[in-house]
Amino acid sequence: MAAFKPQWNDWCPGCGNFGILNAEQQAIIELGVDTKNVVVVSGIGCSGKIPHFFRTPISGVHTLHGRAIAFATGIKLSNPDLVVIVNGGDGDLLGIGAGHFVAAGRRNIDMVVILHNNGVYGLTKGQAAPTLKRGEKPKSLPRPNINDAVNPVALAISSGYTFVARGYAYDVKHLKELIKSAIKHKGLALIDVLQPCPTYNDINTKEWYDKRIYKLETLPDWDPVVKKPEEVNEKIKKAIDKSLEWGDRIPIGIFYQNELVPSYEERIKANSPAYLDYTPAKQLIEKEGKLTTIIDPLLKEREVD
Ligand SMILES: Cc1ncc(C[n+]2csc(CCOP(=O)(O)OP(=O)(O)O)c2C)c(N)n1
Ligand code: SF4
Ligand SMILES: [Mg+2]
Repeated sequence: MAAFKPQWNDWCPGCGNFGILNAEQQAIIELGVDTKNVVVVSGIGCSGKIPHFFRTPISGVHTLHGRAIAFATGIKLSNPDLVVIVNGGDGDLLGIGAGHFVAAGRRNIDMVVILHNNGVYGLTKGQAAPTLKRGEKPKSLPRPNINDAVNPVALAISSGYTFVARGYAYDVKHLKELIKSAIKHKGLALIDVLQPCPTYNDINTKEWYDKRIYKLETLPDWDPVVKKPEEVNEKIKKAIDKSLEWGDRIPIGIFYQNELVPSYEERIKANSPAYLDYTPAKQLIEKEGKLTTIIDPLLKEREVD
């Protein structure tokens, strides 16, 4: 089992990011995944600092604002054996990185995206993020927000994500189970995590969420898993309909899961069978000063008559 070690951290006291970090670490340890095969990729933001704060010895890549999914895609395709987890803020993934967020869904790459949804740009002092509702005025804004909000769950489902869930940063046990399910899922997973930012967002606070949140799995007839192709449309409609519920009651849990869709790795294998044997990370680059990269089988396969 991987050891925990003390770790420096500069998030504000009470920040929801602590719960996300703890849930992620516990999920990795409980799944028994070899930590040297785990790569946590982040963008820029308070959320983006997460790879530095892990106390388990994972590999971390702190990338550019909005580009974590693009880096993660390259990492996963270079070495499909890795467990790749993207962490990004709502500004990072749904503002500047929205194009990558949508494109990743169309590919269904086998990785996990964890959205730190705090309604604000925490690192840059609380400007309105794409998840902040129109008309809302957290203490960091001089006037109410005039833009409409993006619905991350609905956007992910309509982009092609095949595991879509919502968690709550202060329910670490529940979030940990969602992360474990997302890692085990074949295909691209989104977990939209409601993450209070006590420093800038005085609307969506812990007290506010605690009164409203309920778990989808407590509904007697809730079954988000697609078991046969004919069920896809019905399950998508139900999941999107549920994602619109916001106000007195806010659902968390799994909204949609469909493992019948081929992952990007499976699509590549079907299209270029040699690729997975010669992925970039598995190639020797040089031996005794001589280039040893073997791409001939790949080139042969890509030849057009
Ligand atoms: C290309 C680029 N544009 C703008 C910035 C400035 N910037 C840094 S973090 C950030 C927003 C952070 O908000 P969010 O993604 O929601 O993360 P949080 O801090 O809330 O976790 C911005 C605009 C940047 N670093 N790079
Ligand atoms: S500004 Fe908000 S999101 Fe950033 S560390 Fe502080 S509480 Fe957390
Ligand atoms: Mg944010």
